[in-house]
Amino acid sequence: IAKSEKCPTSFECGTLGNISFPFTHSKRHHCGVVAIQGCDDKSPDSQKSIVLNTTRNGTFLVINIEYNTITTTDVLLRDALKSQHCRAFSNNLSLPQMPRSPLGYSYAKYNTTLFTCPSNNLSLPHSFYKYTNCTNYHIYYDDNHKAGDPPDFPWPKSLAACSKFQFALKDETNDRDPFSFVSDQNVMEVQLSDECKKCMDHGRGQCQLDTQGNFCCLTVSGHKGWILKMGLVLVATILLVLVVMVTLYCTRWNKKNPKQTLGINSFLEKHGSLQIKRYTYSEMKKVTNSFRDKLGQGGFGSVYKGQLQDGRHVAVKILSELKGDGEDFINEVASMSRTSHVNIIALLGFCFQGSKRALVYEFMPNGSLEKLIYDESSMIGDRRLDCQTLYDIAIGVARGLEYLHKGCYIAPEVFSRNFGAVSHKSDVYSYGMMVLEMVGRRRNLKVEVDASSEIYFPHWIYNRLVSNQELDLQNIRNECDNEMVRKMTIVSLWCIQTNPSTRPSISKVVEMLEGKAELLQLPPKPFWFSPSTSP
Ligand SMILES: Nc1ncnc2c1ncn2[C@@H]1O[C@H](COP(=O)(O)OP(=O)(O)OP(=O)(O)O)[C@@H](O)[C@H]1O
Repeated sequence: IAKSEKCPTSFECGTLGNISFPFTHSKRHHCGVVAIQGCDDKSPDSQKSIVLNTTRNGTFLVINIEYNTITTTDVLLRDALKSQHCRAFSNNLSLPQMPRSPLGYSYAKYNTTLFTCPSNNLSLPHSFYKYTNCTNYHIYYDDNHKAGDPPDFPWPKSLAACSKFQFALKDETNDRDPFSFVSDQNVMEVQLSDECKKCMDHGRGQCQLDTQGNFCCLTVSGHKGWILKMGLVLVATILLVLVVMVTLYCTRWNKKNPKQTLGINSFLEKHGSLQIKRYTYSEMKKVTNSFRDKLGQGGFGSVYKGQLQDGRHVAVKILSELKGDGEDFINEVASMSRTSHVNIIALLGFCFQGSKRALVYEFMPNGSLEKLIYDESSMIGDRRLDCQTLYDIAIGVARGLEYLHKGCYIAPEVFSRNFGAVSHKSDVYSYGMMVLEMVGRRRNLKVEVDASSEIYFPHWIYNRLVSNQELDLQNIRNECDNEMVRKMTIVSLWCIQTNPSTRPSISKVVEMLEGKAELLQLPPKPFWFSPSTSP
């Protein structure tokens, strides 16, 4: 291996502080994946620019560096967006191609694809938006692709004559206006190459490039290395003994102090103080009168009716499955405690004590929607669940989901490990299936006479819609009902499309439900086959 200058493990970079691999000083390109320029400028207001090996002009100021992530702002794009100039959406200002090296590569984490097209009349799926305020071209974009597109994504053929550009995205966006959702701030994550990961993991080596630009892994060897290894073994042994002692101490301490758990406290500190109350398990027992009144059973545990000291009724969900060390649970509690939306049940408190976990929700006196839509004699008080109420519920649920997907700033992967960029479209699917069941007032899979003559409701209603037949459902009593049911049906058939990218975003669902039924396009047939019941 041809030798190159040995890399320092970290370096000072002016106002950005101490920086380490995978970032490097611009004078030592061979020491990292992304090089920072201007670190030696000592003036306090100096800003750093990353050196980009790209044809794209412009200065990229570094705003923040954290672990393997760097946030930059593109000065030229910032000016164009600020002055609302359409040049912002041109090749000159699209995201730069970042350099790759044998050490790794970096990529933009939150990006979207925009198409600028000369034609106004492209036939595109429903999820595409068109922005027509630029003089020389129209801008098209697919609302489904805000989480970043794979490079080989099969875009519709009608976009072939358009130019395609990548841009960074803002967190909160107005789908209708690219000036509001395109961001001059780009968050890039560095991915290390496999050989670099191996070098750092196993050999505890240092990745760098040799003078020919080839990968090399520097490990300490020889006499010095032997002493270092012995030292490491000694330190690891001391640490192990310490960990065992601390664990033993904590177990005893937790038994004595059931309200406190070491890990949770530091976690709560990290999230700031919660707006909700923390209960002990015996308080939960008291609130629920020793779990006397069971409201129902969910996938994660049983739900009991309870009453707080101030008289308020609550629903207490006792979680049965214990997963992980509780960090996920507290993370979700912290996120949920910050949600506030008229269509989302408020979380009032929680219990986290040893292996006991519970969630305290505001009480919904009308119970589960399920009971009201499948039960023929369903009533709220003395009022039957009519078509208007079903429609209001459908819009309300969509608004609640929209708030969770976009409105409340909680990053999806923080809100729940089960939610995530991908699962937004799974939520839309579940939402569609639920609305179809509301429309049909029956489960989507209904076995008619025997198991061989089952009717898959989405099939049935889709066929009626495309052949222009009356929907003929018991919900429909007048023209107004007809309009609402048609809207709910068409929207939910869009939501249950087999291909997630064809499903609308939940914001689009709200927009479609609030618009006129005659403006809605019929979706493609959303399923290949009906799911059959298991014998
Ligand atoms: N806040 C509440 N007020 C009144 N009843 C409730 C409340 N929360 C839950 N329930 C009752 O308890 C049942 C189970 O609720 P739970 O949320 O655990 O289940 P789920 O929504 O069916 O499934 P999952 O476990 O996937 O969340 C509901 O069907 C409902 O009858």
